[in-house]
Amino acid sequence: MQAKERIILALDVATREEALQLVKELKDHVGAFKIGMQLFNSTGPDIVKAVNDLGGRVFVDLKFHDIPNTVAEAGKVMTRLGCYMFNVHAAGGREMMRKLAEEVEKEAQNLGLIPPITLAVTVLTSISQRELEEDMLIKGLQVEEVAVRWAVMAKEAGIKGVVCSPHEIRAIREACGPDFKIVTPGIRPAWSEKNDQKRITTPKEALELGADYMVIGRPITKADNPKEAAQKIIKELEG
Ligand SMILES: O=c1ccn([C@@H]2O[C@H](COP(=O)(O)O)[C@@H](O)[C@H]2O)c(=O)[nH]1
Repeated sequence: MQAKERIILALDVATREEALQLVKELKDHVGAFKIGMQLFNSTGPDIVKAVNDLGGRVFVDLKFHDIPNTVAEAGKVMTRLGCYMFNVHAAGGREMMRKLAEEVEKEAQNLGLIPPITLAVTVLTSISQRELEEDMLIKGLQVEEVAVRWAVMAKEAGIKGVVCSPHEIRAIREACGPDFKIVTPGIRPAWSEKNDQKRITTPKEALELGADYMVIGRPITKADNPKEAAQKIIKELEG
């Protein structure tokens, strides 16, 4: 895979115009675009088609977390929308992920579509060990152990990959094997700001740890020259 194809640009902007401007500017410099809660909720689902029409693949990052039937129905909508990937929270449980995986495959088959890559979010990159234990009440387990256990559960349920911090890539790869997709946010080039991310690495480190894809937002979108920032990251990945 070419270095640029590994980059998924987070379109964390408020309007369709800003998003499509970034897509036009960066579609030859990244592999896909991530549409999260802000953009999806402010513009509506049509934004996925608009990005596809400009030649961009879309990762819909809405992190579904609900009862199995509700999440499976949302997964069928994602399949019909034509996204390349979408995600749910692994914390939603085994049955939720199993039903989702099954219904997405069925829906794609019935409609003759390519099924989207289903991903399970493990432990958010903004969560620290202290928050995991004191606020989320997951006591006596390291973040890495929780992420690995949830990744294994997701794989057993038929989910195709995970979203995890770069710090957990190696252990998840070892537990889930080479074909399980690993998508990692929490990517910060040495020259960029950390913002609210806690468990981070540089793009090169994430690649060496075994990431398939890396989600990068502000280091590119908030740069004075986003295209130059993307090119700089590609060079670092190739170097
Ligand atoms: O654990 C997670 C899951 C999702 N994200 C999302 O990735 C991007 C990261 O953007 P940056 O600007 O590069 O920090 C953002 O859209 C998050 O919602 C995450 O960061 N961590």
